[in-house]
Amino acid sequence: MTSNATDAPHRALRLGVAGPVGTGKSSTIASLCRVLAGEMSIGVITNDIYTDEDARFLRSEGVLPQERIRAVETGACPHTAIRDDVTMNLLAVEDLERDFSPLDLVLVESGGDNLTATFSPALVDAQLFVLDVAGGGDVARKGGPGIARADLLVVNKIDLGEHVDVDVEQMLADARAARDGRPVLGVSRKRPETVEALAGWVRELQAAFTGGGHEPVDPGPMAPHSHADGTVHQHG
Ligand SMILES: Nc1nc2c(ncn2[C@@H]2O[C@H](COP(=O)(O)OP(=O)(O)OP(=O)(O)O)[C@@H](O)[C@H]2O)c(=O)[nH]1
Repeated sequence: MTSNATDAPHRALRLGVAGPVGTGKSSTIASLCRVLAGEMSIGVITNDIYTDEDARFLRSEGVLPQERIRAVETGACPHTAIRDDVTMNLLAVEDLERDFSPLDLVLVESGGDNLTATFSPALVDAQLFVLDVAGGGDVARKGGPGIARADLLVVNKIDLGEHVDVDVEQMLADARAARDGRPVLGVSRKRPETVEALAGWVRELQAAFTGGGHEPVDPGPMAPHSHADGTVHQHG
């Protein structure tokens, strides 16, 4: 990459992808890689609690050279590694950036298990939060920091609306109402125009970041929550 005299950052845009289990975080990352890998240099970090399952899924999709997809195994609470102590993830991102320099975009997938996950701005420059239609039409109204204040809210699997009795337009309207004007996109990997709209949002964000015109915003801390052992805890 050529150097210049501006204040623009010289590293990749780091974009977090959070959301409850099964809403389509990995699929969203796969779709973005399919559309954008021909025009920008991309790396991916996945977070799973006990396995590298999401990284293996993405490698099997063949959307990027395998070595550009790396897994972080977070142990007990998947949120700690993206919010409180981001060291494991930062090291993984920096390794990727060093090994494939210059990267334009690093996608970081959170381990998902509830509605409250948010990334620390110390780890990512921007974040998108993924809900899905199959989780119920009222989920967007339930709020939380990711739904309300992530840089982008994706309402995924809109192709399933009629099969699960969800009015997709109403769900999108509820999502917009919960976000005070922040962007919302209805997406289905079966509808290429929606995937293109999502990729367009990332393209614009990456251009703004590279030009020094993007300000990271913290959606706020996670709400107290419990895990399988039943203990309730909270993140700073
Ligand atoms: N119909 C439909 N199914 C989808 C879509 N996107 C993802 N899926 C399916 O939803 C399921 C979960 O998708 P994943 O991408 O694994 O979701 P995830 O959020 O990464 O899941 P975890 O990592 O387990 O939290 C898979 O069976 C996908 O094939 C979509 O747009 N439409």
